Amino acid sequence: MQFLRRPDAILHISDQGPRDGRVVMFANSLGTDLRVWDLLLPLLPADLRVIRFDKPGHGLSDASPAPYSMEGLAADAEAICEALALQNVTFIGLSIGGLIGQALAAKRPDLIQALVLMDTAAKIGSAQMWNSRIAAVRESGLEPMGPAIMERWFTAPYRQERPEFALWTNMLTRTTVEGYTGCCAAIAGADLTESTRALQLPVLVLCGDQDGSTPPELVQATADLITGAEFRLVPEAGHIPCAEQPEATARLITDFLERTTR
Ligand SMILES: O=C(O)CC1=CCC(=O)O1
Repeated sequence: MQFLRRPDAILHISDQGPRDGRVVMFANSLGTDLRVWDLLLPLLPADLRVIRFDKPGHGLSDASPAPYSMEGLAADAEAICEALALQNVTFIGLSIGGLIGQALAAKRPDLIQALVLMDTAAKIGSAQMWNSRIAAVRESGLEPMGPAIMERWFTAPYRQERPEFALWTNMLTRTTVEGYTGCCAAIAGADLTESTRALQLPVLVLCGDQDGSTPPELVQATADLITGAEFRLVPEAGHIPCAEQPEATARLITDFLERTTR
């Protein structure tokens, strides 16, 4: 089991695949851990070196005290890249993971060679909305809002027909309050519009066609900021297309990787 030791927390890392493979780093969404990519990874090319990590207070990573900042979360991803001596990284970020990817690509153009932004935006929601969510989670925990969040993460047919759906609720509700609210604060404080507009690298922007958290119009508006960015919808998917439609998501990512990292 691999980790990065920060002064105040130990962060869980996974580093799989050939050492000399094309480097792809994944960043998870709010309330999910690195297992959110489990269904997608076997469908991607076999020559990839795949790096994943758990944000503070998510998965196996320590929960350092909230609030967190987007700069701090991007610095964690940067520190992991440096600890593993990674170069020419393709960064694939889901939701808050996509904000982390935008921040890191702006800070370290020498490190990040391509970006896949999945169900994310340069700015997600308003500070007021995130502050209300922080207050509600601090008051009552994550369980009461689980059903409403799941309606935004997954389409109705998936929620109704797939028995494994319950596991995603478990993943969300087992996230620590400190980690969840810390990340909410980081999203509340992040407006990356100007730095994202200045990005100059290959970018693929994906969105589930039924995403209730970051709807397609919002995600496409971020794609439109970036010169040359490609925008693609994943059919019959909510906010987590890598879990709900892994085959379609893998096809889009593989096609992008073949064109940008060979
Ligand atoms: O869980 C949500 O509300 C959706 C979401 C917004 C940012 C993120 O990472 O997930």
